[in-house]
Amino acid sequence: MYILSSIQMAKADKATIEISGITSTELMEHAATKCFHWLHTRLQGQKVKIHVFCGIGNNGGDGLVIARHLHQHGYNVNCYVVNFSEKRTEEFLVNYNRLKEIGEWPTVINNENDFPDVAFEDIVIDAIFGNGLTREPEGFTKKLIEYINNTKVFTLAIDFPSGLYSNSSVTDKNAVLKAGHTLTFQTPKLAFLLPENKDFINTWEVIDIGLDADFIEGLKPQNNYITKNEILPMYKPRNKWSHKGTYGHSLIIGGSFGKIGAVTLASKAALKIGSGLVSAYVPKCGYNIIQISVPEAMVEVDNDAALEYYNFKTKATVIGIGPGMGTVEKTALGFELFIKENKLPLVIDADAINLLSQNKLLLKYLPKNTVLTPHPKELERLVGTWKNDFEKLEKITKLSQDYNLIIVLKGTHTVVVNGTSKYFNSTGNPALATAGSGDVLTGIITGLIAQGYKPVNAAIFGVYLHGKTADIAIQNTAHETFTASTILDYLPKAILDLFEEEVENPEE
Ligand SMILES: NC(=O)C1=CN([C@@H]2O[C@H](COP(=O)(O)OP(=O)(O)OC[C@H]3O[C@@H](n4cnc5c(N)ncnc54)[C@H](O)[C@@H]3O)[C@@H](O)[C@H]2O)[C@@H](O)CC1
Ligand SMILES: [K+]
Repeated sequence: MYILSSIQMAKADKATIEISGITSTELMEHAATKCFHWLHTRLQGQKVKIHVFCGIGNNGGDGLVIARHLHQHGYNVNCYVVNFSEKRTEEFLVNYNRLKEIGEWPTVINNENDFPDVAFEDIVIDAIFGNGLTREPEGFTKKLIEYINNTKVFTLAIDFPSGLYSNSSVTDKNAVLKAGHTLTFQTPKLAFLLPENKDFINTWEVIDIGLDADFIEGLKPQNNYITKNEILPMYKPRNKWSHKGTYGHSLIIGGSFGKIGAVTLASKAALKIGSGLVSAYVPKCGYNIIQISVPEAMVEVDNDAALEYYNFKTKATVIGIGPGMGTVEKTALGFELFIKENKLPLVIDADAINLLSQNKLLLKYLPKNTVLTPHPKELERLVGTWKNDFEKLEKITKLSQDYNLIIVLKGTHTVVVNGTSKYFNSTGNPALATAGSGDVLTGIITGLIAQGYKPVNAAIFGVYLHGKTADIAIQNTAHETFTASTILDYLPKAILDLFEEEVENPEE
């Protein structure tokens, strides 16, 4: 699914109106009616007090449509116009009149004295600002946003939590509405996926308003939101005549005294995702551990307690390197020689990323499409600090472009960056915040590349499946009891889920 910016959304709105012949007012009626149905399905006529705060633009227009439908369905609705400007849009005015025609006069809010009483148990619909936000809310509008936030009332934001921009950072955090749930039009918005906006965005969902798909395709959006729809076509079914050689040989390099478990997990993951063969290359102290705990894997050893020589004989298809590796001097020196000589596809994680950060001259030796899987701290060591999440994304893009790398920045909505293209993941939950979770991801991505998945697809697919295991598991287990090994246990279900039909949404 594409992620569109404000400018792209406005273009798509305009193009759809031109191409389909639908009027702007009809498009608004359609979009806002879907929002009404969302609420109506959940409230089923309950007499809870609903406050609809409308701006004077088209986001406000949506609010007026919702208020009209609520009124006509007998809800206890209060509608307000937040009068921050006289420049009402045509669609706003049409719907203002329609609301008046059914005997419902919105209350105009001109200053703080006009703020209505809002109780914790009420519901607020936020239709103050949407896609048209150009500067931070100020004056009584900002005060109103603060006032609503302070009530801690459940707030349903229409399109955007008011005050949030689609593609740039919030400058005044007090001037943004903290939405309980957001119904956003047509596509997810980049701002919803970034950790810096965690206070404003809780849950959200996309309301399909039928904007012209070909036109959107023609915009060539660079940001993508990865759901099952995007993942399924990547899946490579197995051929009847295939054999284990068809599915490649993954070599996992890593481990040090006390950290052999990381390689164990990565090796198990490479096997479990379907790599034909898996070998581990570890310090001698890890030999018995891996042989006993992963009988399917082959093991080669380096020196005693930490890697030093990297002189393995395994003829691998792809190498996953870094889990539990440590950064002691001899490991670092050997790593430098290894990177300078290696020609095989690489997945680089954990301490191997830290070693690259200590010696950035090595970046230019990495084969094209090498996958790096940093968490934010490892990324910071590599690219330095950032002012905000948008700058962070720019820095990752530059790193990816400068060295032809695929960067997997781990976190809520893990993002895979391949040059200017970004793929934000939709699966996963806090159960994955557990030791060894990253080692398993490294093994999964390595094992997918071994099977012939393009590195960028292996990264996107692997991240999706990794997150999906936790989403499935959490239906029957607690976040706390989920461990890295549980990811492996649920991998089969995560793969099978790709082929399960989605249950139809009753509101559609
Ligand atoms: N045909 C369409 O264009 C559709 C638009 N829709 C709605 O229209 C919204 C966009 O509407 P608009 O473009 O009218 O913009 P908004 O309604 O988001 O904003 C209203 C106006 O406020 C002004 N403004 C921006 N920031 C301000 C600030 N900080 N303080 C004071 N004034 C400020 C701007 O001039 C802007 O035009 C979408 O978010 C969506 O809710 C939907 O109804 C779907 C169809
Ligand atoms: K809004």
